Amino acid sequence: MSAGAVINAPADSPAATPDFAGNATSTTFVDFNQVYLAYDNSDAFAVEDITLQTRPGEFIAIVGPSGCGKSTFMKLATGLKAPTRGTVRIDGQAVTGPLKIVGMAFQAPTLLPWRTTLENVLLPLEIVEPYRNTWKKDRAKYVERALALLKTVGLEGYADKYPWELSGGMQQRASICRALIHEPKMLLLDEPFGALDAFTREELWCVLRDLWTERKFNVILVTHDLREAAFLADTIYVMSKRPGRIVARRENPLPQPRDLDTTYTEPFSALVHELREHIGRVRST
Ligand SMILES: Nc1ncnc2c1ncn2[C@@H]1O[C@H](COP(=O)(O)OP(=O)(O)OP(=O)(O)O)[C@@H](O)[C@H]1O
Repeated sequence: MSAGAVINAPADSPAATPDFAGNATSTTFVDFNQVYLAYDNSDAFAVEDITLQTRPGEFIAIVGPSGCGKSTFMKLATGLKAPTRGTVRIDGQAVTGPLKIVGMAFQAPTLLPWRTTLENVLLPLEIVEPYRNTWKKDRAKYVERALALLKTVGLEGYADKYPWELSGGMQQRASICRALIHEPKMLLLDEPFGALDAFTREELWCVLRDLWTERKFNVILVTHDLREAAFLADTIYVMSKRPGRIVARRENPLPQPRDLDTTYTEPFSALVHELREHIGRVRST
């Protein structure tokens, strides 16, 4: 990271503190240390020298021009790709393969059309270890959990509907429930609201805000929408063009939780303008 471009220097990583049982608990959740990745052993790095740490329960957003390596960052954070150089640790553990403590949602909701909303939400528990081992025994408990989640996101009464009976926004709500059904410690969102109209998108910002405020999982949100990043995230990282580097880190000064009125305030506009200037700069260099 070039020091001159950093808006807020990363907070020093404080030492681990003991929990109530006297065990050391990590004060860092996501920990990237000088991470480089080249695909297919090529000489060209897709991302370069990525160093960042998040606090447990922090909501971060990553913004940057197309092709800068945002999805690559996600693959590294979930263990789908191993770094060519450097280390990735999540929740105090070195990442050596795909992580189970992660839920993911993408721009396309990718619900299976032959399954009802409830069956789609329950799918990860049917197929992913260790849940599938106790799936039959615990099914009633999981159905209850899925119905509670659907209610939280405003889909009460839609459990038995098929995806084609839901609007795009409703499908994305169901997809977020599916990502959270195994109560992951980390939620990764890759442009989750990119295909929705502006009103639905803002509604879903509030759905996500409420889920995160209640459950305080760790979130990495990749987005092209600077207002979305400013509305939701605690900290926003700006990436450069390929090879993707983190060129700026901005702590969001607006208190959480935010409501939509915040988006009409001067500090919110100032933050979005500041981010836009950074994006303009990385696009033109
Ligand atoms: N599987 C792959 N094999 C080879 N190169 C890849 C692969 N996936 C991504 N890349 C390259 O790595 C770079 C970063 O891609 P990535 O998808 O991470 O960017 P992104 O910021 O998520 O893009 P967008 O905003 O357009 O979705 C790009 O140059 C891309 O062509």
